[in-house]
Amino acid sequence: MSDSFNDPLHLLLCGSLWPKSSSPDCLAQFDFDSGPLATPEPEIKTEPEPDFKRGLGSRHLDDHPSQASTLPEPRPRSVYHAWLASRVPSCQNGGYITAGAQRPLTRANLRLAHHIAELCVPQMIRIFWRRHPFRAFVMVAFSFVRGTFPVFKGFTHALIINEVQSLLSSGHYTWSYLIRLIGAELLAPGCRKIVRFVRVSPFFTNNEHFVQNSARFLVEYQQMEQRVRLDIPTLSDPTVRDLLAESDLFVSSFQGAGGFGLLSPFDLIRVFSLISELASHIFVLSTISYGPLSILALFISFLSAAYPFVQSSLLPRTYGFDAPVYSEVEISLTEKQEQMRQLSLSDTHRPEVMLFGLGPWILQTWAAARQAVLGLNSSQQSLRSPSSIFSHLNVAEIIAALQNLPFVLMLQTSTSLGSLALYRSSVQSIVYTVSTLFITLQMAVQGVFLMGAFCASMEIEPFLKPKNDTRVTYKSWSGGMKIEARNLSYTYPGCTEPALRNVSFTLEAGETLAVVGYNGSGKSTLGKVLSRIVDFNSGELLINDVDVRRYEPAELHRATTAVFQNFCKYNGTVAENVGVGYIPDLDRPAALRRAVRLAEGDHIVRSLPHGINTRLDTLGLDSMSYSPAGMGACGARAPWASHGLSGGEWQRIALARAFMRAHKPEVHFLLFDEPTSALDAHAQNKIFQTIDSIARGPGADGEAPRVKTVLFITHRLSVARRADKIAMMEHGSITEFGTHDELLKRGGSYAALYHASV
Ligand SMILES: Nc1ncnc2c1ncn2[C@@H]1O[C@H](COP(=O)(O)OP(=O)(O)OP(=O)(O)O)[C@@H](O)[C@H]1O
Repeated sequence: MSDSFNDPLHLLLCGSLWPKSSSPDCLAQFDFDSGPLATPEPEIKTEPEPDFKRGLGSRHLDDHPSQASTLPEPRPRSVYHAWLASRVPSCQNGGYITAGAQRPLTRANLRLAHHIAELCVPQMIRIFWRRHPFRAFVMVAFSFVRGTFPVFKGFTHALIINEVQSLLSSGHYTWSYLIRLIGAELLAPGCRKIVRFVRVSPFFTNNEHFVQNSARFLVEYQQMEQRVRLDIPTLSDPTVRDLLAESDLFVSSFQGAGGFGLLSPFDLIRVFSLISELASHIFVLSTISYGPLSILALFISFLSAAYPFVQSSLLPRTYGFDAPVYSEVEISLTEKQEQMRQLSLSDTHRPEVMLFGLGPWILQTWAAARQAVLGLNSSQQSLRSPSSIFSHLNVAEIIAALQNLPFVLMLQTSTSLGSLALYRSSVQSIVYTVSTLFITLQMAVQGVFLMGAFCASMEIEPFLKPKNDTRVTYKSWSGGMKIEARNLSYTYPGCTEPALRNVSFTLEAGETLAVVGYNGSGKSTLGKVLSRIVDFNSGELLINDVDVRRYEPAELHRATTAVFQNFCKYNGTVAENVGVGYIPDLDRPAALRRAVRLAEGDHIVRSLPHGINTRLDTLGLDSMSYSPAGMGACGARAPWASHGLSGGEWQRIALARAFMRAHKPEVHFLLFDEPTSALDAHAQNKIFQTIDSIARGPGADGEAPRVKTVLFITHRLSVARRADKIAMMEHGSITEFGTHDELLKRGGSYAALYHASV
């Protein structure tokens, strides 16, 4: 098996969004030691390689990518590579900017943003354009037109002033002057009314909302579609997690809830308005200013109007919400602040937060980290000296005085008063528009990187997905599923000690295997590897004599049912919690009732206020519900209020979920990880009888051959002895394997454990 399977990013960007020529041939280039992206590329020599052996926290300088700014020119191979390079800070201190942090406006970052935009924007536009071409056209065209409105306004003012000027200078009250003046005065508010009407007219606003909502829906749908495809090995890679976090920010920016320093893609439409506004102001200026004196006046006007913007951008930034996070210390502070924030918001942790009185500690730790990140520590606050304030005041006063100079200069020429007013408003508008454009573009650059993350994330292929050329369709065997493990080893990402070491065994179709052993010996990990939830690092796993990596995991999952040790508690009704075990039967009450009955859970359902439609409280704290809306009059429970279950009751719900599909002919493998740990001995026996009868097929008696393979992980050796074979696990290895009697006779660890337990 190729080591390329060890890296979820080996398939990045091999998909369809980009032209194939621009996609790296990830599979061909991949090499485990150096990573999939390690083909010599001058601009990104040592990008952070996803590596299951090292988590985010264990990245060191030696695997830190070289600075993008010091490695110029050749283009990144793909959007993903450009995004990755943008996360490398320009200072050489070994950190990474945290997911979502603002990239500084460096030359290297602009180049990377340009590259990402070049690849992503046409694709994004095509996606949106294809859906509603006419509506999108109207929206963009209106934005252009809207940009010219302020200039029309300026013209009407100039007309009025000119009329007054000529009236005063001529001294003649002629009817034509008067009518033109009144007409101009009426025209100005009329024009403004038309502009306002068009701006708020239902057609344009509805059209804009429609296009925006369609775009929102599309990106959210794509985000969810991709997320449900990704498997656990892929999601456990720190680089993938960062990529997805930035991709999520991009998606949330469509809702206008992106937070500081994040530009919604819809705001980019404003750029069109700003550009057309700028163009029309420049046009107006070009019609009225001529001659060397005018040019000097123009220069001074720009200087004085631009001074406040230049001044604010030159002032040192004391704190920045969107400042890039560079150093290891800052990264750990950011992580700490986020950890504490999550803890304060988490319902799952609420009981212990209350019980151990963690509130003040959470708040204190968060505040310390947050203040440090935001630069609010008193030591970092630098008060500007009075002399520097005075120097600023002086400059500001001089600049303000200079603003009058252009008027004096312009009055020396034969310019009319209206032109002068138009001239002044145009200069100020140009400066204001340019500064808005600059800020918008600055945010847009950050938006481009987030868009890059979104586009790159769309191309992530699930790690467990087989290569196309080796893929085979899962074929069922009539008597169950044959499982053969050969020297399987597995180490969790970020760990150094393997959880599985050279595990080998054969389970024939229709056999039952009990896996027993001490805590932490690797039993659950083996269950996850066999059910293709996680991969393995070395060795071979054959299912029905075929390498498991050649199967599509979804096909294997359709042939499997399971109760995992940490099974899910869904925030929904009993019916939903059971029905998710087999979605086609989710709305079939008979199937739900049958599964609940098999799990011996019918008495639980009967005791619930709304039977199978009772909403379950996933924390089991229903009596502590703090929501007043959950209580009806006199404290009666509202119909939708949730109900808590005991640990054993939840276990029956999880069993019922597995039983929803266990009897289906396409299911050949039943996996139960401590399915009855919270059940009493009597209930436990009944459940194992049920599992045994399901494994023999519908209507078969207790002696019929099994048609499903069963694996259960248990600490109850009285249950384990019923299995055809028993695997004793110690320190990640199977140290003893055989029947109960064989292992007892052997007198090893299993025998010792068994004697200790009975
Ligand atoms: N997600 C994980 N990340 C890192 N290490 C893990 C993870 N899950 C389990 N481990 C480690 O892998 C080893 C095996 O864990 P596993 O859950 O397979 O043990 P087990 O035999 O099922 O234990 P128990 O009997 O307590 O359920 C343990 O050392 C554990 O700490």
